[in-house]
Amino acid sequence: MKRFVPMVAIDVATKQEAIALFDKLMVDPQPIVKIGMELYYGLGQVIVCEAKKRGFKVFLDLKLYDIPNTVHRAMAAIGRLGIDFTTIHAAGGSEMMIAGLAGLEEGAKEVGVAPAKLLAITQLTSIDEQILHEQQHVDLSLIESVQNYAQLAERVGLAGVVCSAHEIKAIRKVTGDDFLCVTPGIRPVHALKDDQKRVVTPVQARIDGSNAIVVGRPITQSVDPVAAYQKIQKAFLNEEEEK
Ligand SMILES: O=c1ccn([C@@H]2O[C@H](COP(=O)(O)O)[C@@H](O)[C@H]2O)c(=O)[nH]1
Repeated sequence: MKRFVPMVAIDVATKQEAIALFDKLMVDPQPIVKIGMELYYGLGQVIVCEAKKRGFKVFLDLKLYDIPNTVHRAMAAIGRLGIDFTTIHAAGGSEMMIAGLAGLEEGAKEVGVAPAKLLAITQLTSIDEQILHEQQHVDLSLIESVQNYAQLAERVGLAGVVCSAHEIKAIRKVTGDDFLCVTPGIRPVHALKDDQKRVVTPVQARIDGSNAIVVGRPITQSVDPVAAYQKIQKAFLNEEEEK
């Protein structure tokens, strides 16, 4: 199965902080950098250019969720950036995902680059069964809901989903072999509790069959982000078990 290098979530507020992390993370193998809402809303395209200039593959995680026409146009703009991965909420439905995928492909074609892999957000890793049932009033179990979104996303031609590694085995039962499971909510063994609810270690994510792990604070807030990244990368890609 295809495994990507870890995706490091560069969730910082300023260009200086982001560039300092990019410069530190120019190691071998170079991680994929994930640019999310905080950085992109604050700085825009310039930060994507800074990452690409340094040779990073870019995961632009903006989690689009709007009416199909708006998503189509926004995804065309994302497609023109020539990035490698991006996201859309499966909860927006198949018509919205189809529009997003078409927009992404059109934008990429306009500038002559390969379209990014489009991943559907299933249930955020900060959601647990209690939130799902008591606040969202969803009757399905969390696993069933994630499975349903994964099937929907595959049916409309998306490359994969974002989910917790806890759900990978259930997703693999209902999707094809090439369908990607990209998994945030990664926490090394001794991590403190935070907003993430469905957490998994890098080793367990590998065992469960994750195609790519997304890791933010355990790397970016570490006193030594490069050492933290390399330890997680080795654990995930099985070069050295996590201690
Ligand atoms: O379900 C999801 C979807 C996206 N994310 C993003 O991943 C990183 C995780 O960062 P940590 O600091 O390791 O918690 C963050 O950018 C989220 O926006 C997610 O966590 N869960």
